[in-house]
Amino acid sequence: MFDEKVLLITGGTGSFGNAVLDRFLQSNLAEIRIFSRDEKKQADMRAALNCDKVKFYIGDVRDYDSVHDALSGVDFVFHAAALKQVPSCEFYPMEAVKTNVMGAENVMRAAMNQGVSRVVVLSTDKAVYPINAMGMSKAMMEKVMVAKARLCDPRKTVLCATRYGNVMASSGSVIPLFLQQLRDGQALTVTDPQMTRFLMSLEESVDLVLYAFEHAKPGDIFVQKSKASTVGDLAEALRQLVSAEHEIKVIGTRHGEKLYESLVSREEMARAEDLGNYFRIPADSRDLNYNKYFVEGQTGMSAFDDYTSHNTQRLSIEEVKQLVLRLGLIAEGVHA
Ligand SMILES: O=c1ccn([C@@H]2O[C@H](COP(=O)(O)OP(=O)(O)O[C@H]3O[C@H](CO)[C@@H](O)[C@H](O)[C@H]3O)[C@@H](O)[C@H]2O)c(=O)[nH]1
Repeated sequence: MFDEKVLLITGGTGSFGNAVLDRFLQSNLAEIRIFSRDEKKQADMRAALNCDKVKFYIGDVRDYDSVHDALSGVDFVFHAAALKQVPSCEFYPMEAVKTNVMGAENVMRAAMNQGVSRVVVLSTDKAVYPINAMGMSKAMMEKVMVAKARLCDPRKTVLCATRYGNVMASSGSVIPLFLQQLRDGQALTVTDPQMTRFLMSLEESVDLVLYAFEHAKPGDIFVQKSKASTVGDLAEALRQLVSAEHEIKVIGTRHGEKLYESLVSREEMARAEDLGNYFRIPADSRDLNYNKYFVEGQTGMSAFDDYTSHNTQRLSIEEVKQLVLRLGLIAEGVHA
């Protein structure tokens, strides 16, 4: 499928872009384009990779022309560029709109105009019943994707999305923070010990995108079933892993945070297809005919429940320890 094709990754210098490169550098892709704003990160990546197959494009998804030009001759796009920190989007919501909504729209529109055959946009569990600006902007990105997918000729361009929960140890997230606190001999700052989050590895997030890429029909959203942990258990697991006795300090919920996340809403569960490890949420294919809309509405909604980090399979402390060990951060980061 990828033979001699050209793949472009927006936000390509981030952890997702790096994980995709790890997977694809040895593949038969003709070219991988990294599209991002930060020339320093691109320079570092270019030096580390030293690979002719990888080409670097400076640009900003907010700027249509820069995306349009970079997409010339591209077959596939993984759209990972985003503002993804909850607190910063909360304080600068219009910045989230510009990057996560309008930027994503630029990517999809340019892809359609340039005849890109498949585009996967990356979303988050925070887009389901969103309460913070980051989640709201990602929910709008999903809506834009579904609406645009209706307009596309699927023989030319297929647009789809993936939605996933917290990627363990991604930059700025809680696991590296707790490890730093352990290294510095500080108390572990737990917001709410009962708060739960889906935990998935970076590898799994790449698998999900590839699965969507291969199987999507226009407008589909793919979700990977994931296990979850409480934040209290996560802190305890890290403490045990380094045999530390640091205090656990409860600091309270931050701006825009939820007690638990939902990966699939009840309304989506009613029409989702269970694929074993994944759910496929098909686009609502009803048309803009409101009479028909009301005659053919969804029935039996009460038989379904949201798929949340509170009702999914709960990881034990032992299981969290095993997952964290697999990340390979403990030996290099923390001295017991
Ligand atoms: O000092 C801290 C910081 C965080 N947490 C908790 O740890 C969990 C995870 O927090 P964090 O790693 O900051 O992730 P989230 O705020 O849940 O958001 C992450 O997960 C999203 C997907 O759901 C991504 O889109 C975001 O980029 C990413 O930061 C949450 O329950 C926090 O309340 C603490 O207990 N103490």
